Amino acid sequence: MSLTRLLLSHFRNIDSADLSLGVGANLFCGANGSGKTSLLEAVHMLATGRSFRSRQHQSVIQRDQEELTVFGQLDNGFTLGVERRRDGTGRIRINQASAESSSQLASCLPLQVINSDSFSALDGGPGVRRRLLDWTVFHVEHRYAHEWKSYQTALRQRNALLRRGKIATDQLLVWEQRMAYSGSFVDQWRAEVFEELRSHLGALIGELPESPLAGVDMSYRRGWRKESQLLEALAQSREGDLAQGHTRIGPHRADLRFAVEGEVAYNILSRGQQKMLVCALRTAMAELVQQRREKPVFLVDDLPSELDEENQQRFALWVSRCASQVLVTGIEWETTSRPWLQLDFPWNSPTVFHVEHGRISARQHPPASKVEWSE
Ligand SMILES: Nc1ncnc2c1ncn2[C@@H]1O[C@H](COP(=O)(O)OP(=O)(O)OP(=O)(O)O)[C@@H](O)[C@H]1O
Repeated sequence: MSLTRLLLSHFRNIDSADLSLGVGANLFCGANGSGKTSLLEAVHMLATGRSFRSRQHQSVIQRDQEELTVFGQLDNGFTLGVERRRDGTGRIRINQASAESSSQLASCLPLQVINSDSFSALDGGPGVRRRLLDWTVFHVEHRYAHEWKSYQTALRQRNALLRRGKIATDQLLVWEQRMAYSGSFVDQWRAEVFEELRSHLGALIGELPESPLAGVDMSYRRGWRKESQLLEALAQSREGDLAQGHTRIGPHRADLRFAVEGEVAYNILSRGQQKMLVCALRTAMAELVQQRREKPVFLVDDLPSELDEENQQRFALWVSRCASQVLVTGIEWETTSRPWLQLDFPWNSPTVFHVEHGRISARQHPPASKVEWSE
């Protein structure tokens, strides 16, 4: 899947833009504060209904404007549109028709993001890693979204009862049964996808020459004790849950753990090695989705500030194998383009845009020599 056209209005400092995107690499170069990350953020909103920088739509809408719009056309002819208004309302449209949920957008346009926030996967809370696994399961198992939503609804109801304090076991049992039903599907699909992900990750790490990452092992924690069924575990946990006012076990507490020879990976690996591990994991996720569904699109924000040249080159190669398209930002052309120019066609022939004060203009593919960007 790839984006052929992208239209924005009133998105942060981008007043309006109408861009024809290419297959392979699309490079967006410009000075600090010119609007490069905002452009990636707009694509993220198109594919998920939300920003990757802010939970509040208001901060994304251009100052002094009432609403933002993002519209995209895909290579399969689908059109996606997102509108967000300052009063908190908005609309999602797929092929001109209103869509009920943002997960419908996500299934039209599988998207992987690499930015400085992506690298909190190892040191962040379990939710960050769980969402990585869930992204993959969502795209390869079409029943996942339904069961996960159903589990979360039952969990919210159980937590509401727990917060009330003294309640009859029967009342809790209704929601526990629903949690156990949906939760065991969620866990089963996660466990299956995890095994595949682990094997893809191992193969990618194996491509890195003499890397300490070779010793990395990834494990899946399902969120409750191995030896018990979820329904039984919920019953056993009831008394403590009542005291705490929330459900302490279940698939909503699942996690991915990374270790190097028994030690927590975060304590052993250098910052650069951790970043490369995250890049390998996101590539593994994209490979799985490519195999089972279609090639995702990657958004990559300022790679040279995150990885050294050799690792940038390696990551660009990985992306070119599993993605249909990548939108890359960088300060200047030479360093931003270098990892892509060394790949095969069409990746070595990027579509190039210059970003300046929120204006985005297409450029001729500059020669590898020094390029003057100013108007
Ligand atoms: N709601 C808004 N309305 C107008 N401008 C905004 C809004 N939110 C942010 N900005 C401005 O938009 C500009 C673009 O920011 P963005 O993060 O996209 O830049 P960038 O090109 O990625 O910069 P860098 O290279 O420093 O990461 C910034 O100057 C920022 O202050």
